[in-house]
This record gives sequence, C-alpha cells and structure tokens, in this order.
Amino acid sequence: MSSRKLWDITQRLRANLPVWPGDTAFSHQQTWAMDDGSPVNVSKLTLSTHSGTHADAPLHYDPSGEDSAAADLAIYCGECLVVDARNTGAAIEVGDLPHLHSADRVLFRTYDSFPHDAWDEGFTAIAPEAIQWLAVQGVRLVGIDTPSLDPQNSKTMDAHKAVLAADMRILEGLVLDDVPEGRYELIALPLPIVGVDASPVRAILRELP
Ligand SMILES: N[C@@H](CC(=O)c1ccccc1NC=O)C(=O)O
Ligand SMILES: [Zn+2]
Ligand SMILES: [Zn+2]
Repeated sequence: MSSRKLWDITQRLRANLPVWPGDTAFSHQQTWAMDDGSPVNVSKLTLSTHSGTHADAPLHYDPSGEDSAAADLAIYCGECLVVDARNTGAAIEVGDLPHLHSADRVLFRTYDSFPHDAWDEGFTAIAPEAIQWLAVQGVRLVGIDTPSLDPQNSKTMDAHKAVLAADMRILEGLVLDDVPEGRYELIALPLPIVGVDASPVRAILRELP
C-alpha cells in the first residue's frame, strides 16, 4: 500500500449545497426504500452540472465544444502546482502569478476558509490576461476554489473565452483549505455524461513520490 498522503479537495454533495444564484438546488430522493420493504435502497439525484467541485466541459462556453463524455482524462490527472492566491483582490492578475518552473496544471487557492454553507457572490475571479499568460507558460488546466473563473456578474465570460482560445480545461469549486502551496499529483475526473456542459468530479491531491 502506498503511504503517499492524500488530500480530498472535493465539496460534499448534499442538501443546502450553495449553488450559482438561480441554478438547480442539489437533492436526492429515494426511489426504493428498504424501510418500505424493498430489498435495497435506490435513489435519484437532482443537480446542476456545475454542482460543487466540478469540471467545465468546453460545451459550457462554446456551442460546438466537446461534452463531458469526450474529456481527455490525461489533462485531469498528473502533476500540478497549488498556488496561494489569497489577498489578490477582485481577480488574480498577471502580477499575482508566481514563477511556475513548468507546470501543466495550476490550482489557485483564494479562500482562507472555504464557504461551505453560504454562497459568496464576491468570489475572486481570474483576469483573462492571466489565463493567457498561464497558457503561454504551457499550463493546460486551471483550477480554482471559487465557483467560476469569471466574476458572478460577467456577461462576456472573458476568462472562460481565454481558456477556450488556448484549449485549456477548468476545475472549479475546489476545497484547498488544508493544502500547503507546492507540487502534488492531481486526480479529478469528469463523469462521461453524454451531451452535457460540465460534471461533478471527485478531486484529490496526492503527495509526489
Ligand atoms: N461560469 C460558472 C457557472 C455559470 O456561469 C452559471 C452556472 C449556473 C447557472 C448560470 C450560470 N451563469 C449564468 O450566467 C461556471 O463555469 O461554473
Ligand atoms: Zn462551472
Ligand atoms: Zn466555469
């Protein structure tokens, strides 16, 4: 058994999970219940594709983009750099970015303490120029602990558009409270749901060997 330390960086999917204003609340309903004499318990889920910790598929911001089922899983697992981006203001700017020393994947921590119980409408975004700069450095995947790369009131989705232009991929809603800055192995795989624009992921970081 490997003794490499694991960090679960996934929000719990549960009733009262904060969701994007106006989006579908998370819930589960029992379809069959052992309490009612069924041999097993079976449930159904009601949820937004952007519930909790999730991977945006390009279809979210490009009408002809790939869906969650088409995801190249190699992008979602491998070495990553966790960057402490607390105290950066409304958006992470180029000047906030550290030297990457070659990283294919970068995850940004903006919260001291992740807001598990309330929607934070003033979350930190990422400036489109910062996305472009990351792309030039060779970054293929950008992750953040906030619900979106763009501000909540954005109508133009400039950071998502910059991701599209550079053919990068996105993880949102990560929980990085317990993760010191540094390098890790990331595993965060979208479900192969055909025709949809995003998928919840179980995201973990693992100590490098
Ligand atoms: N950009 C956010 C989500 C987003 O924009 C959104 C999610 C659910 C319902 C509405 C949304 N945006 C509406 O303008 C994301 O990528 O998860
Ligand atoms: Zn999303
Ligand atoms: Zn997004």
